[in-house]
Amino acid sequence: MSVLDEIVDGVRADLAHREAQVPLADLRAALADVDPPRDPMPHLRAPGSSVIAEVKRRSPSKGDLAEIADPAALAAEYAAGGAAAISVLTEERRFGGSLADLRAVRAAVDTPLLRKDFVVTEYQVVEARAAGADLVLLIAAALDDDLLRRLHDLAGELGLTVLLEVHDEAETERAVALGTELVGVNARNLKTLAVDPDTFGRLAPHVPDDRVLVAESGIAGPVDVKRFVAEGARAVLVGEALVRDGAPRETVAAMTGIEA
Ligand SMILES: O=C(O)c1ccccc1NCC(=O)[C@H](O)[C@H](O)COP(=O)(O)O
Repeated sequence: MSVLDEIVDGVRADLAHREAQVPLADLRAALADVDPPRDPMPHLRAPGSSVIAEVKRRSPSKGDLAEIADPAALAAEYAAGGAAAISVLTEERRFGGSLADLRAVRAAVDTPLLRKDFVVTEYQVVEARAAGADLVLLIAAALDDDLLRRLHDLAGELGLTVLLEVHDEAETERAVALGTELVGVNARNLKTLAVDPDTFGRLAPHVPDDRVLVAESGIAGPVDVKRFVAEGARAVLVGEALVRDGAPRETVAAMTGIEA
């Protein structure tokens, strides 16, 4: 079984508990009390690089990364550094995140928030919106065409922006065919967990210019950002380098506004 399959199995088990506690109809009803979603696209389309800064405690590839006792405080640093969006990992078993983290960050910053998880059901999309997310990650490798379209459409109905993540040519073609505006190229191979920095440059030419490309994983600093901007990225998604960094605000600022 692949790492992705193992993660998704755990996600489904945890989800079953939450669905038993709060049925989908109740979750949908709760959306009436949630502020309208923020649109991240104007910031992501602005000239120069944008940063999607991630709240990430641990990962299958690296183990423990940072304690992050106060995710809201870290998010406030990211926002002060000029992050275009903040990614909050909500997967619990392998990444140490939670929906409580997402809610805490929502209460602390006005920056658009990405629910970063392994979303495989409509319930999780509604849950993202109910917890205050403005964007939701969909991973092409985890979804067949039919489910991907259904989740993509539901996100659109709820006003959520989709970040559709791809890893290879076939997934990129699916993302382009779906018409997704925001496409993330993840350099991390989900089978081996190895990061290949050449992945972005290989896949970017397959994506039309009207889409916004995000380079994801293994980005250590402004030199990497400049490389990906030169290859067509408008934004970078950065986790490890920021949570291990002693100065996340300054590092986000240093990665922002870089031109090709
Ligand atoms: O980070 C992992 O080890 C990982 C393993 C399996 C599936 C997904 C994984 N990471 C999710 C991400 O996409 C990253 O958190 C994100 O791109 C930031 O990466 P990094 O800057 O390298 O922390």
